[in-house]
Amino acid sequence: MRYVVNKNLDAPFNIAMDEWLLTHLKPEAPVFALWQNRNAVIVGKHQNTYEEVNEAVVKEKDIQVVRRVTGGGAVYHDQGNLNFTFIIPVAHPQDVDWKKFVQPIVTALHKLGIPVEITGRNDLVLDGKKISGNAQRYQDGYLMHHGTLMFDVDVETMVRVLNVSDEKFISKAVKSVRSRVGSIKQYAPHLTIAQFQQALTDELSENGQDQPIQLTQSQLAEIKTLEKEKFSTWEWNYGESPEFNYHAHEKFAGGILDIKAEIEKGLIKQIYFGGDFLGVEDIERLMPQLIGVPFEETTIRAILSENQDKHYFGTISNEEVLSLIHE
Ligand SMILES: Nc1ncnc2c1ncn2[C@@H]1O[C@H](COP(=O)(O)OC(=O)CCCC[C@@H]2CCSS2)[C@@H](O)[C@H]1O
Repeated sequence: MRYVVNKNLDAPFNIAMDEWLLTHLKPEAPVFALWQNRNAVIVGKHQNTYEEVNEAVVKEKDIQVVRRVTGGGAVYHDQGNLNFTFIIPVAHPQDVDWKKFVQPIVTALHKLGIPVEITGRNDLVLDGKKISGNAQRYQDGYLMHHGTLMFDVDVETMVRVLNVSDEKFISKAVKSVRSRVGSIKQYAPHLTIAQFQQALTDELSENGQDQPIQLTQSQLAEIKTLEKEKFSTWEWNYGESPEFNYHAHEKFAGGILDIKAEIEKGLIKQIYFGGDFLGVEDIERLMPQLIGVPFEETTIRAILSENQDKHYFGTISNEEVLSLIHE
């Protein structure tokens, strides 16, 4: 199989690349790419980003957050994770069985002594633990199938950044299916991830006989444009979240605070503060200022600071209010 070389580590570029390969490459035979992201969470097309991603951990660890064009749940990538993409011409998408498309990966892993198995879901497992999540999209005669391979991922960060209190969100968005995850490196303790990538490339490209496809400067420029105009925008990554309701409740030293909000396109459509606290000015005056504002800590923080002298929340501090909006 021929392959596309992509050494870029930026998630918005790489996710743009997958979309571009699906819509523009139009290969006559299947093609693959192996690529990596630096720390990133990639959410599914129909997910609520706020419901899937812990914003505090995103900030702390400088994690990129990108919505992809395939369905399914949210996954964490770092440089211990390797992604694969197949672009496959398909005449009859209704006959598509994902297992068939993932088979070359499974065979290559088996040859490396890694006994992965295909599950009933879209996962590959090793000793019963998930090491690969997969998703696909069909468009105009081509199928893009992509998946992860957890070679040696920082699982602690993965668990933290994908951990959000579910009970605060009410939406019809697609939820992630949390699993116990494993690591491929256990079975290949002497391999670095670069060697693992090379071994897979050799295997899939018939021992290096199939040559790489070099994208031209103008093709790369098209991908850059897609990155800039879509995959690195707040409007796509957060704003495309299906509408949701948010409820949170907390007892602080200075009183009890309740928040209820309705969010559409990532913007606050309705917000209500209640509870039990002794505000100086009437909270009703603050609420309209938050309508139409992104449901984002930085923007809300700025509005609260501008209103600092009004003491709307009495002795509940702005930081406490914000902690209820984003953990
Ligand atoms: N990197 C990675 N690989 C495999 N599984 C993961 C990973 N990160 C997290 N998880 C686990 O999967 C669930 C979510 O599973 P869920 O089944 O909900 O979602 C997926 O698997 C989607 C896979 C998308 C693959 C694309 C390929 C290139 S860009 S992203 C999460 O809660 C964790 O338990």
